[in-house]
Amino acid sequence: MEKEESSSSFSTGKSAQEGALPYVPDCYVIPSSHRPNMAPEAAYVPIIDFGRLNEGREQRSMVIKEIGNACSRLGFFQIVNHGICQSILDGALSTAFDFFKLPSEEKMKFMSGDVHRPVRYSTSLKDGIDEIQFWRVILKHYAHPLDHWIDFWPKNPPNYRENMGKYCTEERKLALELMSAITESLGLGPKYLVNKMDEGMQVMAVNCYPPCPQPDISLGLPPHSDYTCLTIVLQSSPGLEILDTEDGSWKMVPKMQSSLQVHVGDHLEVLSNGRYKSVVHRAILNRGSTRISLASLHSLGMDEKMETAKELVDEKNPKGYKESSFRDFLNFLSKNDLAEGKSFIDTLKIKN
Ligand SMILES: O=C(O)CCC(=O)C(=O)O
Ligand SMILES: [Fe+2]
Repeated sequence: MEKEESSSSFSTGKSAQEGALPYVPDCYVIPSSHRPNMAPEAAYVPIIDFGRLNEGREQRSMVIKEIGNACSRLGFFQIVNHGICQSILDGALSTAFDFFKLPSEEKMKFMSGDVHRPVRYSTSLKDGIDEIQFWRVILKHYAHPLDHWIDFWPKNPPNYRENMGKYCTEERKLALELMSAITESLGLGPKYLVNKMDEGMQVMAVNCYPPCPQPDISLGLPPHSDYTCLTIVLQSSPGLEILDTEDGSWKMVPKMQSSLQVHVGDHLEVLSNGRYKSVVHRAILNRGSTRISLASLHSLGMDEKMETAKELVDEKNPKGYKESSFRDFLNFLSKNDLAEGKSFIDTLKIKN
């Protein structure tokens, strides 16, 4: 991508407010101890063949075990044979690229600093009021129930609603199947959360990281865990890093054709009473090309409290977490800056 195109395509709120020439956000310069390694080690990522879930009881129980191991040891894994066809994955990524290439005025229609808005475009985690600008632009929108939200989504590019709608629908089906497998892996049975997940929220975070002139001193997205039950990530190119809790180093998540990355979120940590830990991750940048990631965030309904499963509480494992809802997270986000290391899950932990 040429420089001029990238800067005009990724103009932020500031440029419009100030009437300035095309503007690229300031780098978020991070302390040297947290700067990215430009040649990171690859993370070990378990690959789970999802198709085997429906290939009889024996195969299913093996896959459930693999999922349980990945969740308890690492908090993430990748799935292949997930049933979403390549044209739907490609269609979602390409319409996302096209959205960010639109003229600023078109994107600014969705600009908002209010984290409670169901559709919003922003240039940092809390937007607008932040002093720190991240090297990221984002379009976030609710996606379930689709017919309720789709009319609020961008009309441009013209195929946005169709392509992203198809992708969100498929993602959600997958997320529900995954949650069933996960509750089964916890010994709670496949139906444990089905009704609540049916009524649940799906938020699509469409992240765009333009080429960055100084990727060695910047970050696209600071370290955080997702508030969700689970998150499914599709990336156009590598850039997602996972914190290795064993040695404290950052490891790069490899991008495999057609596979989807699954993250344990904070609410799953709560449900499992800490057996599964939400995974801390971040996004790094590169000089050469724009990177897009689609993070599909799945949780219970807006005001439905996620509680620790009582089946997983006993004398040896006392209840370790307070209950909370998606709205509680949004209220936390509106008052706290994740970039300063504030973490939602820390506010839920009960000191036993
Ligand atoms: O860009 C990525 O790969 C990660 C995105 C992410 O973590 C998020 O949107 O929560
Ligand atoms: Fe995330």
